[in-house]
Amino acid sequence: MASHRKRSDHDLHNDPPEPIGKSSNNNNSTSMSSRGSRSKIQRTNNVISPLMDHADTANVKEEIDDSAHPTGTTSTRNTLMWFRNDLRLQDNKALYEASMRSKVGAKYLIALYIVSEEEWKEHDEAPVKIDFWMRNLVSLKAKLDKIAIPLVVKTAKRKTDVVGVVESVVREFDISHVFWSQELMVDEKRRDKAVKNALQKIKVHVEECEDQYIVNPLNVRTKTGNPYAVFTPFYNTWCKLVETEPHHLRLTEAPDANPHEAKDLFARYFKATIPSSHPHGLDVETINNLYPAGEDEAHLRLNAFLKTKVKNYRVSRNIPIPEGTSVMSPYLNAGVISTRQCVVMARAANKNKITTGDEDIKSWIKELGWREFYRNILVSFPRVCMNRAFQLKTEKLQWSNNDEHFQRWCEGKTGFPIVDAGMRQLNSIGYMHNRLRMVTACFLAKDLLIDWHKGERYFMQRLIDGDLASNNGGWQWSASTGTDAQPYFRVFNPLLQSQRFDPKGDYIRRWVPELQGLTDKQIHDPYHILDAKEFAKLGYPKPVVDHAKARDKFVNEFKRVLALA
Ligand SMILES: Cc1cc2nc3c(=O)[nH]c(=O)nc-3n(C[C@H](O)[C@H](O)[C@H](O)COP(=O)(O)OP(=O)(O)OC[C@H]3O[C@@H](n4cnc5c(N)ncnc54)[C@H](O)[C@@H]3O)c2cc1C
Repeated sequence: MASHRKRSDHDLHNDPPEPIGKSSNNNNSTSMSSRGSRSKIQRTNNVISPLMDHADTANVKEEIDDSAHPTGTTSTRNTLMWFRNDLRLQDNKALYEASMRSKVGAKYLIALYIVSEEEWKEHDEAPVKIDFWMRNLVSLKAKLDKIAIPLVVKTAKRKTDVVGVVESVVREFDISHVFWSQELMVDEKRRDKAVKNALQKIKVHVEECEDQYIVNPLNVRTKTGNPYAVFTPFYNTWCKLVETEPHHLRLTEAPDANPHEAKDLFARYFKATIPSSHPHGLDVETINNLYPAGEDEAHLRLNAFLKTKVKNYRVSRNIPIPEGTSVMSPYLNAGVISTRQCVVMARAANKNKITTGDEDIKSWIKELGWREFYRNILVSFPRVCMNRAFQLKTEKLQWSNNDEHFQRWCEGKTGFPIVDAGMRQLNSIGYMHNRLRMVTACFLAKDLLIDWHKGERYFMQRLIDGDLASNNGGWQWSASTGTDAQPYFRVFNPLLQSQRFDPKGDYIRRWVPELQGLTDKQIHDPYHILDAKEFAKLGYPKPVVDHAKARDKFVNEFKRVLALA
């Protein structure tokens, strides 16, 4: 861990606000009356929360070096880092900035995480994803413990309680500066605004760090200054910026340790057990083995992928079995690793290039580009966060309300083996291969003519890697209502998709045990290949619709809507 680091551009030039409330704070501000004029200041620890276990530490004094502070100002109050979906130490800008702040002008860095079940429920966060967050939180705590940074875990019973919870933590720990990583979704932005307003009223400084993308979408613009709504030109511009402006790929370091006495001062928090799991109804051992928690695990996975699997990525990425992709998405979406770290590592494996060199590595980086693209859409067209179609005219599509069809899709009982295999994979392990996400989503919207919002929600409630930007982008792409969407008349034929991407039927056999005994040929379309008696013995449902007729119905409906515009 580096002990002398430069402060970044994203800096704190303001004096910390004057301490509020407590007389102990006033003592501190008195002790700092000549703060700019000396290189050593005294820290009086009795400003730490009255709720601390160690009241007897009240008069502990320690000298710290203040010479590094560029403005020469100091504060003896504490700094708070509010973790949300950025559960990592490395390359976490907000944490880095908080650490810098803490180093130059504060006493201790304190970490906060808020368990907010009502909010999670409202956002359809999947229980298996919440469980993954909790497991990663435990891993994060272990890392923070090692560097004497206490992790305070609080609960907000209601969504609206979050403001009060942050405020009370700020008061309890005598915080002068709060840092967090800016979120992109409308609801979260509103929440953060409310928290910021409340904190500013009590003169607490808030720093929201941009860290949810590599290049700020507001800087990836067309020549006329508009946001991109099509992937390829977006990606070309994005690549140019990343290649020519090195700061986009600059990684930040993990925070420095708190002074060692923090271990005693905050002993209660180091000893505390925090939620380490969340009920999800799936097989716990399977889930824990498939997605082990922790920043180290994320890096092991990334390194292993870049050493081996990436070599054939352009081909294998479309084949669901054996798994040819990285399965980094759960880690990326929980913020256990950043997209920037993934691009930096992949780029390093490609002689520091992203647009030339190894085709497979380039292709993988391009997928991360899709992640960036959909974040750009969320920021530039926030209506997609609020259930609106990207192409507004498609909101006039008349969807079918066939609940039975929807239920069969959810349960993986449509009678289309490839679709059912995808849905059962999702229902069993909270993850579905990208090819299958496209096939199942297209099937719901175009074969069953069911509103894509219902599928989007179902995915979100089940996916361990659920992410509003990518999920919404993927669904709208599949339903032809979004950006860059596939044309409405392009309707995946499930049989052809099955034969092409699962030629031997291994994926179907893995997830649809009723069909395990069928030959490679029969398995894609048992209803039409087997005779009625043989088919009945399988205990597998008949196809829920006739694909050709369903396709025509969807295309005609789309044409009708286009004619209205
Ligand atoms: C209907 C639908 C819903 C989707 N929902 C989500 C979702 O909720 N969360 C999510 O992260 N991805 C979603 N995707 C995108 C994609 O399916 C997953 O990112 C991918 O399957 C994750 O597996 P991986 O990490 O092995 O991907 P890899 O192939 O190894 O790709 C590396 C990373 O690139 C990004 N990526 C890859 N493909 C896409 C894509 N099409 N769009 C955006 N980012 C991409 C992901 O972050 C992924 O982890 C969805 C796609 C569709 C069609």
